[in-house]
Amino acid sequence: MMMMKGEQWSNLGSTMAAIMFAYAMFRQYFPPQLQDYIFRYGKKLSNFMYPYVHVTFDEFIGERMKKSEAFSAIQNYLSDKSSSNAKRLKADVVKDSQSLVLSMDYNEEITDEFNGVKLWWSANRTTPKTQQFSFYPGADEKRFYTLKFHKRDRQVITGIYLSHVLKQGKAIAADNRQRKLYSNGGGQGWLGHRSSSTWTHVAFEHPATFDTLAMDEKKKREIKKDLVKFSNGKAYYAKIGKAWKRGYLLYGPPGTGKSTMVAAMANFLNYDVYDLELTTVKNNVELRRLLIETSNKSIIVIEDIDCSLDLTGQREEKKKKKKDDKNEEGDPISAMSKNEERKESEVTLSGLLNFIDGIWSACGGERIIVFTTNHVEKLDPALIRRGRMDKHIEMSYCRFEAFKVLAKNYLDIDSHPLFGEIGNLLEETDMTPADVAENLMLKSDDDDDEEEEVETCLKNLIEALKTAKEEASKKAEEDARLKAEKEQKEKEAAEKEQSVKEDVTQDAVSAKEVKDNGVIH
Ligand SMILES: Nc1ncnc2c1ncn2[C@@H]1O[C@H](COP(=O)(O)OP(=O)(O)OP(=O)(O)O)[C@@H](O)[C@H]1O
Ligand SMILES: [Mg+2]
Repeated sequence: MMMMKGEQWSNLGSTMAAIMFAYAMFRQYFPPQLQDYIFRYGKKLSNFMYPYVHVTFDEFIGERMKKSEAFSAIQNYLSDKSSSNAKRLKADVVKDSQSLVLSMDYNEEITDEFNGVKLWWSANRTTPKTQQFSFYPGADEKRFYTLKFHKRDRQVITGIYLSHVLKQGKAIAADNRQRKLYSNGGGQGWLGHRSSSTWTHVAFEHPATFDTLAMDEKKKREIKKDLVKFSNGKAYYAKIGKAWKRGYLLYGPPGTGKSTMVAAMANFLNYDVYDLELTTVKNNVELRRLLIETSNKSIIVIEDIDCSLDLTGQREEKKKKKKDDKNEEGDPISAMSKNEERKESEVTLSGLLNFIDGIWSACGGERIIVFTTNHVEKLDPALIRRGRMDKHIEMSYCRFEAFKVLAKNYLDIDSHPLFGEIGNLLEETDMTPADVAENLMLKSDDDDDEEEEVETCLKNLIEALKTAKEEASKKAEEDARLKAEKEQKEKEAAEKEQSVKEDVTQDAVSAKEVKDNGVIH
């Protein structure tokens, strides 16, 4: 910095004194009206000379002091910029007290650029001059952001920049938000009663992703593509006049990764998960209420749908009931008791179908419905027809391709001399990814003998596969033997029946001859 000499100091002092003297004269000799007039025009003149526009965004708006969405969006947008731009930052805790977010400190200014236009943001706060007692620290403090830009850029800023900030801010909020896992079984109602008709939630922290999911790569890519298309499909669904939702049916034996797939889907799309326990839902009305309460961007999952409801034989049962009712038309008491029984019957297939494609199911939007089952063949075809369950995904036994994903996840290896043998065995043996994964868990944390441990794991897996193969072939032999035995028994029974029939016919012929001729041969 340049140093001022003694002479310069004395010049500055006399200039200041002259200004102060002129101001005092102005206040003393000019009438107040004239002073006002001069001030007003002075301000206008300075506004004319000052080329910047300032826009303020308050934290709370309206008479009811509602938190401004724009303020929150700007806060998120700037927190991203300020952690790399601003010199003074303040740290806030977000995400359920788990991580820190840095944002610019008060009176700090950061510069942003958009389409070649430069602009400045600052965070500000004002505290009222009169100190009032408040239970909440900072409750009467007013926080706001100020945006400054050149007046020639007004069009760009108000036209596209601000909506860009809001959009970005909301997207950052969605990324930062702690996702939730909701469940309806045995929660607490708001009066403290146990209730299954309300959702309770915990933080959703399942670590599964599509990268850790062991399944055919091609199938995985196809599912991811389908999910992306769905989540970007708002306009498309509106155009074709369909509610913005999609049904997935995941089927396969236990331990093939159906539940893991749901978690991977939720993590991939950044959606909440609603785990709907149908057996605790009293009736269709309650089911409808629960579903209306679900939020957008969510996956509603009903696990083991075949066990949740008697959906399978229901249609036949209904038909049978109708028949019974017809037979009982003349018996009103019996018909009434049948009706009562039906009322008690919990959620029905038609209730569930309404949930999937009833008019009200379109409230909101952007929802994925997932059913999982071990027995797809048991489900009523109406429940899983395309259009309701749009995509049927078979989760199958672990083959080599899926094994490679597990080996990478569990043992951190891409290849190994034992892979060839494992590959062959996996093609011949049905083992679930859950069982394969169990064999790939390292038993110790010791880094020194990790290589040895990896080999032990793989060898154990080979042993397990061989045992499974032997057991499967033994079972197949046993099944074949039982089948042959059954067939033999059936054949013998049929032969016996035939010979009895022949005997009876022969006896009848003989009796007729005796009757006709009175002769005994
Ligand atoms: N495809 C897979 N990829 C990665 N891990 C898997 C896979 N399948 C199963 N696992 C592992 O096995 C465990 C059980 O899997 P999961 O619960 O997803 O099976 P499921 O198909 O839902 O079984 P169930 O029919 O019994 O509900 C998971 O914790 C996971 O670690
Ligand atoms: Mg499961």
